[in-house]
Amino acid sequence: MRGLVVGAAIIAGGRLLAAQRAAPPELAGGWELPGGKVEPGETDEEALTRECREELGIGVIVGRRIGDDWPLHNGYVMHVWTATIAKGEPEALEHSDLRWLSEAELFDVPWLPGDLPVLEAVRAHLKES
Ligand SMILES: Nc1nc2c([nH]c(=O)n2[C@H]2C[C@H](O)[C@@H](COP(=O)(O)OP(=O)(O)OP(=O)(O)O)O2)c(=O)[nH]1
Repeated sequence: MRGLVVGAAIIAGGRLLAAQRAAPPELAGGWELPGGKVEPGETDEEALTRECREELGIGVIVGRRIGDDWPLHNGYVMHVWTATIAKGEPEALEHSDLRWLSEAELFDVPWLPGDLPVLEAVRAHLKES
């Protein structure tokens, strides 16, 4: 089975939370959706809430799935879900930096290549929010 990664499109006030990877060296500096690998026995929602707690120190409410299986560079596929913050303020506990991007700023950061089509789909959700 291919590995599964979950990504959170955390939206607040019409902006999307983007996170800059600190590691590994070949990905460091690239921007991504908070998230990570789904562990055996976990649902997408459980993995997303765990990763948001570990990486950002926040509690989230998982919302709607965006798109289907998004292929990534490493043979993994990513499931993307909208999320809203239920508790706390995001802190870069494992990332180098965080930014809240408006729709106009969405492509101002160098996203990991696999995220570019995802961002096009996220854009529609930003418009609605
Ligand atoms: N979280 C996340 N990972 C992404 C995105 N886009 C993308 O290509 N990836 C890739 C980067 C990594 O190779 C992989 C996610 O692995 P990860 O290192 O974040 O997973 P993890 O937190 O579970 O960490 P680890 O236990 O493997 O160290 O998916 C994205 O938007 N969000």
